[in-house]
Amino acid sequence: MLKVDYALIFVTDDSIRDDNIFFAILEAALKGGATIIQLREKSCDTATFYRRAIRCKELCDTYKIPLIINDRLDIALAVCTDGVHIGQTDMPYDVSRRLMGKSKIIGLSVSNTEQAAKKDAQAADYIGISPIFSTNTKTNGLAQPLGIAGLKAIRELYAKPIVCIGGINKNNTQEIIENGADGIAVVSAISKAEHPEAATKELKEIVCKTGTN
Ligand SMILES: Cc1ncc(COP(=O)(O)OP(=O)(O)O)c(N)n1
Ligand SMILES: Cc1ncsc1CCOP(=O)(O)O
Ligand SMILES: [Mg+2]
Repeated sequence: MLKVDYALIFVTDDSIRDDNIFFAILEAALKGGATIIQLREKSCDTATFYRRAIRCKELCDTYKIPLIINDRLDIALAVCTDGVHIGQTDMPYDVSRRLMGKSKIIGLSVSNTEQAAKKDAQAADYIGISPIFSTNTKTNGLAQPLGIAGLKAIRELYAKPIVCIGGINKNNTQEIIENGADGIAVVSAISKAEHPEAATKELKEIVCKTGTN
C-alpha cells in the first residue's frame, strides 16, 4: 500500500453550504499541499453528503491525494474513498474494518490516554487526538482538550501515526509536532483564512520543517 502522509489533513467546513465556495476552498487546500482531505458533514441529508463526496473524490483523485470520509461508512463505501474516520461513538472499529477491508485507512478519535491504549486505537491506522486545544468549530460535544501534556502521554504509549485536531493554527503547530505528533488536522485555519492556499502552504511548511517526515 502507498505510504500515507499524515502531515496536514484538511477537514472540510460543514458550515459552508455554498458548493462554489466549498469546492474553491477544497481546491485551494489541495494546491497548497494538504496531504489528506477529510470530508466532514454533520447536518446535511445523505444525498447532499453523497454528491459532495463524489465531487471531492474527483478533485482528490486529480491531485492524487487520499480522501477520508468522517463518520459515514456507507458514504465511504458508496464512493470508494481511501478511508473513514470514526469517533468513539461512531460505527465500531471492528465493523468498520470488516466493511472497509484491510487496505483502507481507518482513523479513530481518542480523547484520553485510556482510549489510546485500547485495542481499537492500537489496531487503527492512526489516531486523532481530539481535541488538542479548545475550538468553537466542533459544536457536537467537545471533550476536555488534552493539551501538549496529553499529547506527550499518548505518544509514550502509541507507536502508530498521531494527528492532532482542535484549535490548531500557524502559531501552535510547531509545538504540536515537536511533542510527538505526526501531523495536524485543521478546519478553520484553512477554511476561514483570507487566502486558503497560502495558509495551507504555511502550515505544511511548519509541519515539514519541524517533523522528521
Ligand atoms: C483527524 C480527526 N480527529 C478527530 C476527529 C473527531 O471525530 P469525532 O470525535 O467522531 O467527532 P466528529 O468530527 O465526528 O464530530 C476528526 N473528525 N478528525
Ligand atoms: C472535528 C473536530 N474534532 C475535534 S476538534 C474538531 C474541529 C477542529 O476545527 P478547527 O481546526 O477549526 O479548530
Ligand atoms: Mg465522528
